Amino acid sequence: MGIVVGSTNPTKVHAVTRVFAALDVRPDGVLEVRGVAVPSGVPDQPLGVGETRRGAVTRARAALQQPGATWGFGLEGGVRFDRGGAWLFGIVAAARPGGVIHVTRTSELRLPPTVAARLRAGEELGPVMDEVLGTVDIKRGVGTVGAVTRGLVTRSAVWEQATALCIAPLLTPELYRVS
Ligand SMILES: O=P(O)(O)OP(=O)(O)OP(=O)(O)OC[C@H]1O[C@@H](n2cnc3c(O)ncnc32)[C@H](O)[C@@H]1O
Repeated sequence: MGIVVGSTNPTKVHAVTRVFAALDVRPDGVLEVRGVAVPSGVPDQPLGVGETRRGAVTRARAALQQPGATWGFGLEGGVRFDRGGAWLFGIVAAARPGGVIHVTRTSELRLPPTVAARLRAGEELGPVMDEVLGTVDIKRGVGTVGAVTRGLVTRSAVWEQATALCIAPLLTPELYRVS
């Protein structure tokens, strides 16, 4: 089974690895999850659900094109503006041979107002958070969610839950089959 994640971000590769390890869906006994940098086709800071979803699906399809891939995953972080604030969320897409694709949205986090204002002005969340927190590449570590929840919820944990939800129809196809 070749599981390819369309990213080298450890929070994403780790999340997909943990889901497959926990589910133990390894008919051949081998679990290999590879992270490969692929284009998302959307701006570095996707805005809104539609743009973020497109990025996730593009990454998933590109991941499935990699040699030996039987699952392609695209995980894309996005920000949306609503109710006067900015909300951080992600989309997980899983692509399988034959064109089947499943998509799930993560839970979301309200960003601090000063950060929201900078995003509205066109800045990208990662560098803004690193500047505010004095961190380096927090998006590849605990993430913004980890920083503001004192580590209770990490970025990888959020990806992990959404990845498990995303592939549920593929794990129990008998329950999802349309008769
Ligand atoms: O290497 P890739 O897969 O591109 O991972 P990424 O974290 O750079 O890219 P995403 O598409 O997941 O997220 C889009 C942008 O949103 C920002 N971002 C998303 N989640 C974040 C987090 O938890 N902390 C800081 N920045 C985050 C960051 O600036 C990203 O460039």
